[in-house]
Amino acid sequence: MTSTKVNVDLVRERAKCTFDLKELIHFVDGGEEITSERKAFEETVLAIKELKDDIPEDYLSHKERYEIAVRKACILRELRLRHDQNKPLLPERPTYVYNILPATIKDISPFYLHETMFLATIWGLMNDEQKAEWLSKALDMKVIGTYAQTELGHGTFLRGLETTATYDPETEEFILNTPTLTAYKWWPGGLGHTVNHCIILAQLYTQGKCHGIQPFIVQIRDLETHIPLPGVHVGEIGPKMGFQTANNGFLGFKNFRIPRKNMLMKNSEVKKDGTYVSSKSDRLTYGTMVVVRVNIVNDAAMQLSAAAIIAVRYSAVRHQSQLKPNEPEPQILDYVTQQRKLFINIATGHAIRIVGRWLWKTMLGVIQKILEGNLDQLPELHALSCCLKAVCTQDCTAGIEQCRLACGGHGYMNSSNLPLLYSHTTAAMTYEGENTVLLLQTARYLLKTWTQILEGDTKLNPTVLYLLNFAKPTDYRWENTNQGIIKGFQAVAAGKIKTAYDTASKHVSAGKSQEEAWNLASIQLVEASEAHCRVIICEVFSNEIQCASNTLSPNLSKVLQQLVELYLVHWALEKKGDILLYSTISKDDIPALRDRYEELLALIRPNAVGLVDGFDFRDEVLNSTLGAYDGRVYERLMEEALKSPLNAEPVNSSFHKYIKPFMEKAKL
Ligand SMILES: CCCCCCCCCC/C=C\CCCC(=O)SCCNC(=O)CCNC(=O)[C@H](O)C(C)(C)COP(=O)(O)OP(=O)(O)OC[C@H]1O[C@@H](n2cnc3c(N)ncnc32)[C@H](O)[C@@H]1OP(=O)(O)O
Ligand SMILES: Cc1cc2nc3c(=O)[nH]c(=O)nc-3n(C[C@H](O)[C@H](O)[C@H](O)COP(=O)(O)OP(=O)(O)OC[C@H]3O[C@@H](n4cnc5c(N)ncnc54)[C@H](O)[C@@H]3O)c2cc1C
Repeated sequence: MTSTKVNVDLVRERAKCTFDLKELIHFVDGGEEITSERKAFEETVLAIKELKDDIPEDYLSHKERYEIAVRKACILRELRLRHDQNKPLLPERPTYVYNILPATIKDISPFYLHETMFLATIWGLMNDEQKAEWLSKALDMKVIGTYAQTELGHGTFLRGLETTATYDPETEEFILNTPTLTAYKWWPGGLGHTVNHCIILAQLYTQGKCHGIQPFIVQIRDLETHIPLPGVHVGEIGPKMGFQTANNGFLGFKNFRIPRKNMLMKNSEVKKDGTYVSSKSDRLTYGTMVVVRVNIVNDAAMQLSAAAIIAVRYSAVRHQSQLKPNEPEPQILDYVTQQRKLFINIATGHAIRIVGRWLWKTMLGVIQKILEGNLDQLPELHALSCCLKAVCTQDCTAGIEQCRLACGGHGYMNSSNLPLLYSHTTAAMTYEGENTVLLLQTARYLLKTWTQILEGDTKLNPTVLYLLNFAKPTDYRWENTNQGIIKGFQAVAAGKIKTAYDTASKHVSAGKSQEEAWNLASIQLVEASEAHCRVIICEVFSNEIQCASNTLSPNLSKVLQQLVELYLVHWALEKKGDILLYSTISKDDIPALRDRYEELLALIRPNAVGLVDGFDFRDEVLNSTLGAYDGRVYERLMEEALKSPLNAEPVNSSFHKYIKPFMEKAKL
């Protein structure tokens, strides 16, 4: 059954491609050198036979899956230690090494929280002395940790966390307690059975006063035996929609003592006598979350790109129905409705990757300033990371589902890998700040900016500067061009911010408190935040492709420009109600937008397969029966079906045990 031949449709599609594939791959990776480095890393990892599976995970038990994931995570960690030597913890650009996880562990690594939030918190929130004690131990896995913030009763509202850390000056220790069931830490990745240390976020009490939440590093298991230490109640929270191997756990403390020096003291401090010295800003405690939100934007782009590859290749191979009478069944990729489902996801994969890298670079700049003692840009970064994390995970989740639907019944198979991809991005809509809550954070910043504008202050941060153009009546006219559409989105964002502001003010004038007025206006606030975020994505995507065009070949540049335009026109049509309401477009301009959208689908069609090949995911990374490079879709589906343990015997014992007696009873 196995054949190395590539499906003829895919061969034909690839021959039609108008640009140089290698050039696109280098562009996606960020340069030829990075492509070579990535490929070499993939080669090394995928040559390790211990990372390969005999049986698909789906047929294993929860426990077996976890144990295999831990085994593989150890191999991968060792490789990374070698690979990442001398590399900064926060590299110049988001790292590609996690891309290999879908080819090895498949689901989430039980060490994921160690490698991300645990390390990042040590790096960001420990003072130099503490870092000297912990950082290399954590990097070398002499201690394994997680980030334990969320509790059973509180995830979003951090001020409401219940775990307490009470300072005892007699012994110079903090006493950790979980006062109620709802105070149990709940969700941290790796917490169940993997880690021996945690960063715990707890309410700090000293000299009889509460000083809000602070981070502590806490050992919870014996380093030799791995047995939970006395006073620690720890375990796993059970199966979820995805993340089966992440080992998310629960944790409670009973009068558990840790030394004073285990409070992370880069910003705030507790002196030996219990005196509390507060930090320059309470918000610095939340720093790790900003870094992770930025990283999530990049993860989401990777996951949507994988889904787009799978669905586009499958659509080139799959033939169904008839376009013209008496002609063979066409490739489903030729149906314009199918192109509508797919091409926007190719464009979105590029848009979000590009905006993710821009955001990463912006973040590094802000961190540098913070290290120099300047926190001025933190609110803007917080606002950006909140709305981009929310909108990008929302778009990617919707896009992956659209890709699944585009694959018809076969998209519903686990072996297509689309369900797993979906389970990852939909989780990201909740973790690291639930999306609605994060959009409301950005809305806070936008309303403050609007107030600033109304007070005549024109010194705005760069990403909200555009609002000045719409604060007063302007003479701008709608144009059916990229810049015209972006201006239209700016008008929508400004209009929505103004409307939300006016609504909240109206409620305050009617006697409501600020907080009540906020809640009453919150639907509009969320929409204003999303509209602002769309402006950022459109602007960054368009500008970055424009800049890159100076160095790219005309052929590639042309195709990427088509993707930018498709993205803009798609969203203009999706949001035409808003654009009609807030910009100067008239309903007579809409048909031209629709015509252009259809033209763009036709222009992109010949390059569709080339474009997804350009994301350059290896088959092992895609891990999909429908998306492999050779397009042997039906052969792979059958090969996978035959792996079902139920197919190992022609008659299952349940027939003799239940069905046969049941049938015989029915005969009587
Ligand atoms: C192919 C690739 C495969 C890759 C696979 C990837 C796999 C990924 C696996 C990863 C898995 C999981 C990781 C997830 C880990 C977690 O979820 S950790 C827990 C995260 N928890 C949260 O995010 C909690 C959300 N809540 C909050 O952040 C805050 O409490 C909230 C933002 C809601 C604000 O709370 P409030 O009480 O309303 O406000 P205050 O706290 O008082 O804030 C006052 C001001 O501070 C500003 N603020 C808030 N947060 C920040 C911040 N982080 N930075 C800067 N500023 C901040 C806030 O806006 C207020 O400002 P203002 O007063 O308006 O000026
Ligand atoms: C897969 C996964 C992995 C995770 N890993 C970790 C981890 O490693 N470490 C860790 O500490 N945590 C982790 N978490 C927890 C995660 O960070 C929280 O679940 C998340 O922050 C949301 O909090 P919550 O569950 O309390 O939701 P809630 O806040 O209870 O949200 C429920 C609903 O209430 C709404 N809501 C809440 N507050 C407001 C508001 N102010 N305004 C309007 N609406 C509101 C929300 O929009 C949502 O619709 C993980 C979660 C998941 C799903």
